[in-house]
Amino acid sequence: MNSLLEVQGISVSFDGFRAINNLSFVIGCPEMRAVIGPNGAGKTTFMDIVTGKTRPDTGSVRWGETGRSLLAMSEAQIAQVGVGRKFQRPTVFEDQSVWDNLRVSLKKPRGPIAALFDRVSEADRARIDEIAAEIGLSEHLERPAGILSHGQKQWLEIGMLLAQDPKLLLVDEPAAGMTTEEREHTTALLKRLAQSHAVVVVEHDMEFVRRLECRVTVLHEGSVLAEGSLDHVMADERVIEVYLGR
Ligand SMILES: Nc1ncnc2c1ncn2[C@@H]1O[C@H](COP(=O)(O)OP(=O)(O)OP(=O)(O)O)[C@@H](O)[C@H]1O
Repeated sequence: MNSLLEVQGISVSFDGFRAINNLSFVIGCPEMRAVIGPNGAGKTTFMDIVTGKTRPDTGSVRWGETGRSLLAMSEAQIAQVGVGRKFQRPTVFEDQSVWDNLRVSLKKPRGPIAALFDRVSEADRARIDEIAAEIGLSEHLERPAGILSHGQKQWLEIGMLLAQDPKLLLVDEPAAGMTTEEREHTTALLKRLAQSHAVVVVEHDMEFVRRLECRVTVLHEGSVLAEGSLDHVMADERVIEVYLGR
């Protein structure tokens, strides 16, 4: 397994407050990784740096076999090379059908000329069907996204990410607000995706993290406090202290 993303020694301060402090993180492909840590640990800021929304003061963020620097790229370019992010709150187009939501998300050449000839090819239709089957929404393709359940909207959004053909998926609190059944569906979906992608799941719910059965990175005060299996990190005195000391 080769590393896909290599973050080395990044730090970032906001008004003198060091939100990320000499943080290093490596993920391969395929791989599933859970990132946990108390409120304010730096999880969101870390993802903001990987996606180019926030620029670190120091450190490097390297991508792929050639080790291209993501720091030299715009947010759009970073998305283009294969970094996809799903925020906690679903942001699907509520008035549009599930099918249309997936169609508009398909990775296409951009620009006015391309948009002018933006027809839906057979390959596009097949890809939409494939994604709908993957996320479990094949039966709902004609329905407006607005009437889907909370869980279904989250899966649709994961499908919209998949339509962009990402290599790395950053998924923020996927289990929040879900029923037990929806959680199980989400766990199974993420595990399947992690067979062919790098998947980083930021999650507070330890039971959900346990079910992912993956390596866990614990962040605290902007640094990696511990890394390993969930049982390994949860047995670490420093991790126990951080969680009990909340
Ligand atoms: N733009 C900003 N300006 C000032 N401070 C910021 C900014 N973004 C983040 N911070 C601070 O950096 C620290 C890390 O925040 P971050 O949101 O990354 O933590 P988190 O681990 O995602 O927390 P949570 O689990 O609550 O979402 C916090 O103390 C936060 O207040």
